[in-house]
Amino acid sequence: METVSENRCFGGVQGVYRHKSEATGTDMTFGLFLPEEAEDAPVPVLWYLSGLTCTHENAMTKAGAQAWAAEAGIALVFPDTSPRGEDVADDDAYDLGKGAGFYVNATELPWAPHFKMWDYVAEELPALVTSNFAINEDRQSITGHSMGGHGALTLAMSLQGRYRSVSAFSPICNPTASDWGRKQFASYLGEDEAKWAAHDALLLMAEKGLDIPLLVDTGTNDQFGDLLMTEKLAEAAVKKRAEAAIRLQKGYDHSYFFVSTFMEEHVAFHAKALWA
Ligand SMILES: N[C@@H](CCC(=O)N[C@@H](CSC=O)C(=O)NCC(=O)O)C(=O)O
Repeated sequence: METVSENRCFGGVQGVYRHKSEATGTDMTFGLFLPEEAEDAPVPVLWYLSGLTCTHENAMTKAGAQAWAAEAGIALVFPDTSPRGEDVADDDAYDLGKGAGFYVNATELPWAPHFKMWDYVAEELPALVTSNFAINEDRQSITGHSMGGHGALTLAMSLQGRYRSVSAFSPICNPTASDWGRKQFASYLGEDEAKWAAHDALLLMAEKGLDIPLLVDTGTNDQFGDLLMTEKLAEAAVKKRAEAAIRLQKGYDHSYFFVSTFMEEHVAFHAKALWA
């Protein structure tokens, strides 16, 4: 693993690291914020999965999470959203290919050789960060934005027991019924829609429910609101008696101005579960 950069940040260190990924068969870059407390002992960790068009850098520089994570004494991991490189397949559209891995393992060509983002964020990167940094693997929580909110929700519902809490900013809640989902799942997973269900938060909630606290915020002026289907997730969560706060925030859109506004509350929500 190579250190790309390390900067002092709110008393801790904001690092960027690059490593060879077995999952994707490419070099992968991620951001990791370690609070000051990590100098003495392993600290809890909050995963942040980013949305379409993002690299590891967008949330790291725009979400304003480090100040709150430093206050709470927790680490933050910012993975990339797809494999990168000249030999990695891509598409002209911003919502397929590079920057749009959707946190699934592609089975279809031309995507299958490198687009293994589920394995990367669920297995490979957690193993890498917990073995190389002062991170307590028994205290993990997860959040994300939009496509990354979809990833956070599906990881939390599929890997029950891994995370202590889950939250999302404007998540894609029902991708099998959305233009942010159907095209991508058909491309990455094939036309058999039965194989898509494992990556749909609404369907997972209806089937399995959720045994950890959930917080979702979505803006009422979200320009992509029709693609997100927040209300359907709320209905399913109520039916399953999930411990969920699913909130519509008046006047906010889909941008990082919205994410950064509510970041303090999300970090505090996770810190409560991570330190319990
Ligand atoms: N380029 C597209 C919209 C892209 C966009 O809004 N991306 C969001 C995530 S959307 C869902 O996953 C984002 O986080 N962008 C990066 C940022 O720094 O804001 C278009 O123009 O329609």
